[in-house]
Amino acid sequence: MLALGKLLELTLAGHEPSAKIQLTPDGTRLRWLDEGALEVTPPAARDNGLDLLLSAGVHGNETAPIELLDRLLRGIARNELHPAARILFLFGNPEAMRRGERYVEQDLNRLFSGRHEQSSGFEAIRACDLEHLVTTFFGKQSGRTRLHYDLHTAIRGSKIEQFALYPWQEGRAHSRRELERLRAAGIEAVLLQNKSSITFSAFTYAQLGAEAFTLELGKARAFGQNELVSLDLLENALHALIEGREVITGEPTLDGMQLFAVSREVIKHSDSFQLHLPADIENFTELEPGYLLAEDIADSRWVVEEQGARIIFPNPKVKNGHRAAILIVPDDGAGLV
Ligand SMILES: O=C(O)CCC(=O)N[C@@H](CCC(=O)O)C(=O)O
Ligand SMILES: [Zn+2]
Repeated sequence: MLALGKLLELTLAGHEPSAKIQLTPDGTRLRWLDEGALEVTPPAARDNGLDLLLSAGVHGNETAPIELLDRLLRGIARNELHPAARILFLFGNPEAMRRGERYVEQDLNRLFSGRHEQSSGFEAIRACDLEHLVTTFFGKQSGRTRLHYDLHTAIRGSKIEQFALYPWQEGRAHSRRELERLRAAGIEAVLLQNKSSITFSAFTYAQLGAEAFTLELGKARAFGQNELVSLDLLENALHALIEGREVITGEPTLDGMQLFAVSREVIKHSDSFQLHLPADIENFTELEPGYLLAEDIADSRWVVEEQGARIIFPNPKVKNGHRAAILIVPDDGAGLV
């Protein structure tokens, strides 16, 4: 196998490869760009016009998606997978991956769309580098299709194991076709965002015009302990996407996919913040109207008012000013195009 196919090994070891460009026997070019960043270019005759950004390890302890990208890249480097798409593989936070931690100094996934400029330190520099890498990758060419999957696993268990978060931009509708594509890849639910955000997928969606999603693929575990996270459907779908073999037939069907909208984000304002939920509560647990969800400084209270409300990503340990949970409600998909 080509040495550049071992991007994960190189990244975990903190090594820069001596040869930055390598060609597979079928003419696919691998180019190392930076730590944890590798561009794949198919031979011109096979290029189908898709620019596919696959990222994982934005949170360093979310290893199942990192292992998935490693398998895909090795498949290409072994000449077993034959790309028709241009692909940028990114391991988001290499230092956090080496430490097996979510982040080193601050959450990288809260530093995009310029937010890194108001900050400093390790993750702020990396967010700036990642923005440059993906901006260059998508380039200025029109007529190409831009797609970004930012792969994650969640801190806690979930009543819906695999789900997506779909960013938002003023004047832009969410695509039914993209949701159908995700449904075929095993994604069971989608959270349609309704305001701008500072995550990686929100950056590529709103600033670079890509279709972009954060995909949550199960519970975060250490390297080698991901046998309970089944990524088979997603992996097969990515093979087809990479090789340009995706079959599109008939009218899009969401086939039982559950849609949700954000009702409210619970923001932690102070060290007095208290979240009144059991420590082992699962994502998508329903909460009854009237439930006292959280309390914070100056007697502020978060009480559930919404019918059919569910909770995701409850985390009272986030830094002050950050999202400590999201309250979501069912969505009928009327806004999809
Ligand atoms: O499990 C948790 O509490 C957090 C999981 C996680 O890291 N989720 C992403 C979602 C990003 C998005 O909103 O698109 C995050 O919080 O960064
Ligand atoms: Zn994550």
